Amino acid sequence: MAGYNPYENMLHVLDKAAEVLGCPRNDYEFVRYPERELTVSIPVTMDDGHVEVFSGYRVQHSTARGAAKGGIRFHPQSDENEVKALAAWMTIKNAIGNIPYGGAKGGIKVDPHKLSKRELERLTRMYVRRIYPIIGPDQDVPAPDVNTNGQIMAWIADEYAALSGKWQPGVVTGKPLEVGGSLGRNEATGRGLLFTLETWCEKNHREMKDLTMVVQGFGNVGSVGSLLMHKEGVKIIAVGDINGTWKNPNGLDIEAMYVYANSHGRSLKGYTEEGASFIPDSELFAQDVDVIFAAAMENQLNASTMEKVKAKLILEGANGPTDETADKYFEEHGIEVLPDVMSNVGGVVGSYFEWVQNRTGYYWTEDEYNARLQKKMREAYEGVYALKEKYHVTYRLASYMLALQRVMAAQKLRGFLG
Ligand SMILES: NC(=O)C1=CN([C@@H]2O[C@H](COP(=O)(O)OP(=O)(O)OC[C@H]3O[C@@H](n4cnc5c(N)ncnc54)[C@H](O)[C@@H]3O)[C@@H](O)[C@H]2O)C=CC1
Ligand SMILES: O=C(O)CCC(=O)C(=O)O
Repeated sequence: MAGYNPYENMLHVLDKAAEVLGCPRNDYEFVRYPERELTVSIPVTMDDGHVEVFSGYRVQHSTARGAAKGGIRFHPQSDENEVKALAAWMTIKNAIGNIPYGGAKGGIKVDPHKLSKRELERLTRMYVRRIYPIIGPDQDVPAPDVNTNGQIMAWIADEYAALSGKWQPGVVTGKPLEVGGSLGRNEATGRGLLFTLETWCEKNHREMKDLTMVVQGFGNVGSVGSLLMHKEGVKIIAVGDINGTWKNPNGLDIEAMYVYANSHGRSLKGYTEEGASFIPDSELFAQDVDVIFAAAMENQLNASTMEKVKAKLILEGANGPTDETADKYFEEHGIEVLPDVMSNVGGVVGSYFEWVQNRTGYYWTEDEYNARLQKKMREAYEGVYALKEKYHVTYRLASYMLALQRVMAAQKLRGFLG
C-alpha cells in the first residue's frame, strides 16, 4: 500500500507505550533508532553464466539485552524499511519472551522461486560472506523467516564455519536436526500460537472446539499453527496462500492441506478437496467466523480491508499484519488483536532453546522442548495481560510497554548512552 512505512507504525506504538508508562523521551530515545544497519550487494553467477547482483540487508536494532537475534527473509519486496521494522519488532518480541537477546532481522530482495537450488546456495553463501563481520553466536544470530528454511540455515552455518575456521552451530538457528538443529523448532512458532489461543480461550471462557477460523498464509507458521489448532477442534473454513483462497463451509481438511503444502514446497498450488471451492482472496477476511489467523505478511489488515472483518479476534502469526489504522478501528469496534510480538514469540523462544542446546552440547527430547515452550508462552502472555489489565490498554500497547520496561532496564544497568 502506497505510503505504508512499518517502521513509522512501530514508532507510533512505542511512543504511545512510553506515554502511558509516563516515560520521558530521554529514557527511551535510543530504542527509536536501530543500532546498526548494513546494506550489502551480493553478486551471484547464475547457472547460465551471467552475473546478477542482489541487494541484502541486516539490521541490528538493539543489543541491550544480549546478542542481536532474528530471522532472514528472501522476498522480492524486501527493503530497508521493512527489515528495519522487523528488527525492531524482534527487540520487542525477545524482551516479551524474556530471552537474553536484542533484536535483528535480515533480508534479500529476491524471488527465490525463480532460482535453481545451486543459485540459491551461492546467493546464501555470498550473503553470509558480506554480513560475516557482524554475525556470530554472541553477536547476532539469524534464523528462518519468509521463504527461508532449514537447508538455507545449514548453508549459513557451513559458510560461517568455512570463514571462521571452526564449526559453531550457535551462529544460526532453525537448522535441520542433522547439523545441530533441535527437535520442536520447526513447529515452535505454530505451537506457540496454539498456546496463545488456548490462554485466550481460558481467559474468555471459550472452548477451542467451538471456534471457527480463517487462515491467511499456509507456510511454516500458518500450516503448523492451523494443523495444531484443527487437532484441538477449531473449525477452519477458509485458507488463503499466495496461490488463492480455498473455502469449505463444513471445515477444510487441514491435515490433507498440511501434507500437500509440505510436499509441494510450502505451496497449496494445485490442491483440491471435495466440498471445497475457490473464493476471491478479498473475501477471506469477510467470512463470518470467530477468529482470523493472519500468518502471511505485514499490512494485510488495513484501511481497505478492516471494515470487512466480522471476526471478534485477530490472532497475529505474521509480523505486522495489522496496520495502525486497522488497529485503531479494531479497538473501537471491540475486535481483540493478539499481537505478533506476543503471539508468535514461540519461534524465537524455540530458537533460543536450540542455541542453548548448541552451546551446552546436550540435546533435549521433543517433550522437554514443548513443555518449556508452553511455560515461556504462558509467562509472556501473563506478563502482557497484567499490564493490559492494570492500564486498560490493548494487548499490543501492553506488549510494547512490557518490552520497553525491560529494554530500558538493561540499557540503564549497562550505561549504554554516550
Ligand atoms: N518462521 C518463523 O519461525 C516465524 C515467522 N514469522 C512471521 O510469520 C509470517 C509467515 O512466515 P513463514 O510461515 O515462516 O513464511 P513461509 O515462507 O513459510 O510462508 C509464507 C506464507 O504466506 C503466503 N503468502 C505470502 N504472501 C501472501 C499474500 N499476499 N496473500 C496470502 N498469502 C500470502 C505464502 O503463500 C505462504 O503460504 C511472516 O510474517 C514471518 O515474519 C513470525 C515468527 C516466526
Ligand atoms: O527464530 C528467530 O530467531 C527469529 C524468528 C523471526 O524472525 C521472528 O520471530 O519474526
